[in-house]
Amino acid sequence: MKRSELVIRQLLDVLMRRLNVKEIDEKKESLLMGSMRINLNYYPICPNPELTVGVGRHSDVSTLTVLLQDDIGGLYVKGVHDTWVHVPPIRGSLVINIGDALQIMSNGRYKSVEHRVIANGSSNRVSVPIFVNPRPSEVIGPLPELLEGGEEPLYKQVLYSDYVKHFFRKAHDGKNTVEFAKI
Ligand SMILES: O=C(O)CCC(=O)C(=O)O
Ligand SMILES: [Fe+2]
Repeated sequence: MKRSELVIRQLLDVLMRRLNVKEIDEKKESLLMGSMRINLNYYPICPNPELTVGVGRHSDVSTLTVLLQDDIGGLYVKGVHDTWVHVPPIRGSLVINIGDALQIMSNGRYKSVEHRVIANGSSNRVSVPIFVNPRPSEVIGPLPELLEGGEEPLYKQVLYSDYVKHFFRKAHDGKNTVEFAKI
């Protein structure tokens, strides 16, 4: 996880520059990547994949998610016109997903991606996401650099730990979690 920090910081640098944020200082670091978590997901062979949800449709509550997947496949992202697009495993590649926290902080300019995982009838699957999150004690909202330009905020200020609690209080429900922060 430590080794991933360099690439995460470079990604955030590029993403922030488009939002008029010149540098990731200590405060921004805490807001954008103040807590990181790594998960190890194991999806055993499923005897009835057509009757099984896998991982239900959701967006991550993170700023960014960096996902390593094995060569089995099964991750789908919601594309344009509400179609599900398979994210094929490519050896040596990482999948980078935008999460809700970045949608909120960017005032909707970056959109968190809705995704799901389909159960597999013939192979076990492993995936390893790193969730890059705001520090739980941070209050997140549209960044001041955006609002200073006169942009209307679409989201209110919310304590990040409250946002996460809200996510875990319910079943996966697509992108509805983000409504919690809407004005
Ligand atoms: O297993 C995957 O490819 C994605 C898992 C996922 O969406 C999650 O852990 O939030
Ligand atoms: Fe996810």
